[in-house]
Amino acid sequence: MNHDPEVYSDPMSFRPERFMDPNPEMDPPEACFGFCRRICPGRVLADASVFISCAMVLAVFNISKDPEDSFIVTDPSTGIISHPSVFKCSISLHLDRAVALIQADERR
Ligand code: HEM
Repeated sequence: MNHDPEVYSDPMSFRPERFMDPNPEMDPPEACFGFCRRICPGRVLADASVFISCAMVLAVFNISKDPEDSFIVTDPSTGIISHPSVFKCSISLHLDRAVALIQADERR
C-alpha cells in the first residue's frame, strides 16, 4: 500500500517533503501497522524504538554524502523490507561532547 500509485504520487521516489505539504499525502503509519481488530499491538513500541534509535545516531554523528562518491539511490529493493542499494557515505562525529556521550553509553 505504501507503494501504491493510487495512494502516493511517484511512490518509489524518496520525497519526504510530500508529508510536509499543506495537503500532505497519507502518513505511512496509518497503513503499515494494519487496521481495525488486527492492528499491530506493538506499533507504539516500534514507532518509539525507531525514533529513539534515529535520534541517538543523529545526536552524535554527522552523516553526509561521501565526498568522492555520489549519493544516488537508483535501485531500491522491494519486498517485505525495502532498502536502498549499497552506497558510500561519510560518517563523522559532529559535536565535541559526542565522544563523551558515546563512551558514557558504552560504560552502561
Ligand atoms: C516497524 C515495526 C512493525 C511493523 C511494521 C508491524 C506491522 C504489523 C502489521 C501490518 C500487523 C497486522 C497483520 C495482519 O493484519 O494480520 C501486525 C500485527 C502484529 N504485530 Fe506488529 N509490526 C511491527 C512491530 C511489532 C512489535 C514491536 C510487536 C511486539 C512487541 C508487534 C506485535 C504484533 C502482534 C502480536 C500482531 C498480531 C495482532 C493480531 O493479529 O491480533 N509488532 N504488525
